Amino acid sequence: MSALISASGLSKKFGDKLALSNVSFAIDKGAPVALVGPNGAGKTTLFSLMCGYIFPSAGELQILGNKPGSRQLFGQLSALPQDAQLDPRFNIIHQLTFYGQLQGLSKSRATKESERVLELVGLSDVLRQKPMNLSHGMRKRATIAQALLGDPKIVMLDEATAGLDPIHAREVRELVSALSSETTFILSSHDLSELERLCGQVLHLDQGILTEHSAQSRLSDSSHFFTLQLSQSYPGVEQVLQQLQHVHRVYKSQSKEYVVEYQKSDSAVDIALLECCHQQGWQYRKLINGHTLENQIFHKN
Ligand SMILES: Nc1ncnc2c1ncn2[C@@H]1O[C@H](COP(=O)(O)OP(=O)(O)OP(=O)(O)O)[C@@H](O)[C@H]1O
Repeated sequence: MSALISASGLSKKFGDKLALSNVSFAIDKGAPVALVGPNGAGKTTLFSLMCGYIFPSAGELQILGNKPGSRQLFGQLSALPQDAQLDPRFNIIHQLTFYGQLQGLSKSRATKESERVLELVGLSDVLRQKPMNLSHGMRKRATIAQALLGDPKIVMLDEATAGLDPIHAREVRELVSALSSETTFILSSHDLSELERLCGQVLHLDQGILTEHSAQSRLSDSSHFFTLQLSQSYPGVEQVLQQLQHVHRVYKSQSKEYVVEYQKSDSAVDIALLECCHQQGWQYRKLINGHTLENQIFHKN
């Protein structure tokens, strides 16, 4: 099966600024895809290229076998910008129906379609409310419903959970996960920990250069790494852990967090780690089987 999206040698220059440099990747139908990277990494540039808002300076980009922005993609791909806002003057169903009509649906079909997507995001009870009467999380879900109008195959969400409290952010993640059997989501975020739980494929951009990571491969290597989070700072942790049998490398990944790389063996290194914490009088907060996406990306060697 051909990829939903494929990029080959894709570059984008703004004047002298190389915003994307020779980027190649393929996205297939399936689990949500994460697009991560620091400010100015090129995420919005890549989103804009996929939407056909701007054109590449070099390379090839195909969405469902077509050039971005082509007529064949109308209704197949939708994008929700980070700062997407609802109009405060009109109720939710009114607004979505309007957008449905812009997609070419009759008023009655647009209303039905709006009801369908609002039900998908759990907002059937409030469809006649104006945005100001909804919580921040509900408003976000309403904008996601807007992106789902017309049943697109690909939905791109820019910072979908930015500014949401942990409960509403979780609601949005659960929603994306629940809808992922039908729709392929591409999510951009600065928050690696939230995306690694949700996404299979991770595209990491930094200064326009792309590297790919996979949450699945992380699971298969997980037997070689543990991530130990301590509740406070203790002196000499790396040196002590380094002495444990089968451990061949320990590094501090951030304050109070250590990655322990060990050789696979029959003995339980995790038990040895916890016993060591107990003997040393260290309180641990969490022991994670594997290493986090953040550590994969920022500590490659
Ligand atoms: N229209 C433009 N003209 C000139 N430079 C641009 C333009 N758009 C983006 N850039 C530059 O290209 C680089 C990538 O920008 P982009 O907006 O794609 O990054 P980003 O990863 O989306 O950042 P953020 O997380 O801050 O939104 C930046 O250095 C930016 O200044």
